[in-house]
Amino acid sequence: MSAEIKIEHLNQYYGKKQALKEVDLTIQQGMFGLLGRNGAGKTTLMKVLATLLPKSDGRITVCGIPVEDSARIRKMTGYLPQDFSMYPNMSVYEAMDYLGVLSGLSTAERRKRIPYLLEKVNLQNDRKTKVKALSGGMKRRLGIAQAILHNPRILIVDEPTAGLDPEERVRFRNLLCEIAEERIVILSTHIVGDIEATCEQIAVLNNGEILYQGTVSGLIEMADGKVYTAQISRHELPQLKERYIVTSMLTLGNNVMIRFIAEKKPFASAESCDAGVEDAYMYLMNGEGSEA
Ligand SMILES: Nc1ncnc2c1ncn2[C@@H]1O[C@H](COP(=O)(O)OP(=O)(O)OP(=O)(O)O)[C@@H](O)[C@H]1O
Repeated sequence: MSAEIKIEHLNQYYGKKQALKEVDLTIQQGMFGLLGRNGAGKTTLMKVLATLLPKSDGRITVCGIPVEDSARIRKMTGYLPQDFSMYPNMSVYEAMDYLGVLSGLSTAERRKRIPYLLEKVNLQNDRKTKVKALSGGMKRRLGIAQAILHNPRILIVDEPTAGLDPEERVRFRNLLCEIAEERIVILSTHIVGDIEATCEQIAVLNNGEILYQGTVSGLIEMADGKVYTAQISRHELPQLKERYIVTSMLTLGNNVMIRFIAEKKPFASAESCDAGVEDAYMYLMNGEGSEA
């Protein structure tokens, strides 16, 4: 049976604060991107799925198992939190071995699985390096190795690319894609580019509510025919920014080349262009008529 997570009418509270509102989501095998601003509710949703937060209200099943059965859910779930850190004074191998013991893996299983995983995350030459001496990207890769140590069917990673340099970011995304070939990988991010490059299915969260669920191309379609470019003079820019959502701008001497969103062609010199994920995301986040 292929893996599936089903979330129905999930409401989540911190005291009186409602962090998730009537969330309905179905997540299937492969990479699933959860996109939203800071504070949208991404971490809360991930913690509930990883059974680190008891759900307040609603229904969640993971491969048919209710999320309340935390022992079984944890056996099939790996989690890499946003602020991951572990045993700084141990070597990479020692840290993995120790976690393997805690996960109940036998000596023989650890001897086989740890070198395999270190190779997978490209840390095979750093097995003796102290965890505290690893770069940010290497630490994240070690984080992935520890999260899949017990070979879970589901991997949940919370904002894993924040602070990584572009090369490491690409390497990390590729690693997640590889892992997702045989698992569900849920990736949360506020970086639109991370989603565009890796995820077929996505959900956009805003203020605890799902604004969009579907494919990346479906999201782009929403902004089709609503994206324009124009060259304007610098002094016109403040006025335009007040009226439209400007998604990028490039200064050219006294002029500015802008890319913006408008429901209809706004003025004669504006040229229509193909929408990208970032345009579509801005369009979605700023409501129907995205004229500011
Ligand atoms: N322990 C808590 N107690 C009270 N409110 C909380 C708690 N944790 C989160 N919140 C609130 O719940 C909402 C959702 O937070 P959450 O951390 O899930 O968002 P997020 O999308 O993961 O944001 P970020 O990208 O900044 O981590 C926010 O308004 C946040 O302030």
